[in-house]
Amino acid sequence: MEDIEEEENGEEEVLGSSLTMEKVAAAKQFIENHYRAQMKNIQDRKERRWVLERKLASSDVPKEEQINLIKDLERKETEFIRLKRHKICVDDFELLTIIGRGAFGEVRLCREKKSGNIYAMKKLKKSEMLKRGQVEHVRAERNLLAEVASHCIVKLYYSFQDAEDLYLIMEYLPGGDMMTLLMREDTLTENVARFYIAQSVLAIESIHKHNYIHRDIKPDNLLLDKKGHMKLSDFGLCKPLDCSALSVIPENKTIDDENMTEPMDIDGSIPDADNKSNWKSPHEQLQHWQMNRRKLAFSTVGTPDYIAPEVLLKKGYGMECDWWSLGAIMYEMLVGYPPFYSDDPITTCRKIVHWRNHLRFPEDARLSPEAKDLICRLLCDVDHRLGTGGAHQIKAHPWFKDILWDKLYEMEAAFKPEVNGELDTQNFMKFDEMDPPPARTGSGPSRKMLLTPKDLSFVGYTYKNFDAVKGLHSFDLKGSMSPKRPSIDSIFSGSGADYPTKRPGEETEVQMLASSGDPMLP
Ligand SMILES: Nc1ncnc2c1ncn2[C@@H]1O[C@H](COP(=O)(O)OP(=O)(O)OP(=O)(O)O)[C@@H](O)[C@H]1O
Repeated sequence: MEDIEEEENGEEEVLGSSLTMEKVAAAKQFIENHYRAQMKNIQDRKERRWVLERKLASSDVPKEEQINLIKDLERKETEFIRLKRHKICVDDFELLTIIGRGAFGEVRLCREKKSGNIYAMKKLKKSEMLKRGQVEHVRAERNLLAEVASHCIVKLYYSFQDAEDLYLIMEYLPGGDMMTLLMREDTLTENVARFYIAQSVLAIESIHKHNYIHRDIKPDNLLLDKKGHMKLSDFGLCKPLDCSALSVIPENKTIDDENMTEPMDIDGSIPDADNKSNWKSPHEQLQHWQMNRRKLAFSTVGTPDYIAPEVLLKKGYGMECDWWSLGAIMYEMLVGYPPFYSDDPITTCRKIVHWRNHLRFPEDARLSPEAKDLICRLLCDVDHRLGTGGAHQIKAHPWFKDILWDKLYEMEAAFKPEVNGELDTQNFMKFDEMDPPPARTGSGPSRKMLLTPKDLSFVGYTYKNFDAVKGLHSFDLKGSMSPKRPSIDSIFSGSGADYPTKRPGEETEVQMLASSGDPMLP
């Protein structure tokens, strides 16, 4: 009896000490994050001042106006410090229509109560993240969005958490996603496809430049703004299927060697995995794909259709895997369904792994030879894949002959979505309110609730973007100035330049700090 008690006490001690260790580690991270964040704030502030002074120096703004603009910036900085001190929580937003649902949570339109600004709020269940080992992925998403300021990437304004959920407050892109557009249009013309594939090239290039790999690029993650320009979203929450077992099947064997079906016929008809004697025509394939598409998008495993073979095989992979995904999306845009589509995800994985036996173009798809060539040069092994040596290889492909890469985000988009007002959600599917709206708990989570081992996993999630102060206190520069005078906002967001700008040769601390962020502990 005594022995059992002693043993139990021992176990409790071990549990207690591991919890203490966890708390010590979290406290250490908190302190480190705090000081790094302080340093970063000072650096960023200096940088903003430097950018403004540089831009003013090369402009014809009169001296007096220049002084006023610098004062405006300082006032905005003060506002930003105030914003940073404010503990932001879900109660700061009015929750509106649900516009998306994923494996880990939902995305909805929301209005910031103080500023009236409209945003998209992505809410992710912490318990689901922990259960599925997605903590690192969610951190990667938050870090990438906070770090990569580019017009090709959906913009993050805030991130925060409460006891149950993580929140990302992003710009709202009302044009809908590429999946919805493709379902509506069946196929795109080569011109429209070229425009969006070219914008995707720029988006992928911009994340690669920051050493991130997306791994899960698919039409659901390509969002359109109100003008029809495309931005990449959903970073890090990839849901790879474990297909490592498929690697034991030799490459030269076809799916039928595996008692599956015959490989695709040259006319493009495709074997049906469920009914092995049935062959689907490209038209049937398209209908089938469209019927299943949404189901796949909302399922917990997601669709593997765009994932590169090396990712599925867990062989070790690099940035090239994102160019494969682009090839699969381009195929879908021009053919109507993705190249390795099958009724069940495992068969799709098999087809991807054995892509040589399954990549075919239906005759009636009528792609230009250049388009076919580009697809084949993206859907191939890593050593031969275009983009492996850098995005410039893809940009130089003849299919992009007439593309003006530097002007892509300034020119009129190839497709203009219908958007009536900032609250318009017509380009999104309708979702039911399944869960009741989150309980209103006053000014946010309590200290006790946050100090659970669960929450220690998410230390450092909070983020506030300097641009978020734009809407606060409606800092109206334009009204009070001569029409020629530029506003601070226009100076910073001018001609698509990434912000904050790095001084040549100067390594900003952003990369180093990306994994820390602002501390979020009580
Ligand atoms: N900033 C945004 N503006 C408009 N719509 C958005 C935005 N972010 C996401 N959505 C919509 O919500 C959908 C789901 O978003 P997202 O893919 O980021 O969520 P997720 O939970 O990570 O999904 P997944 O299961 O694909 O990982 C998108 O396909 C898109 O339709």
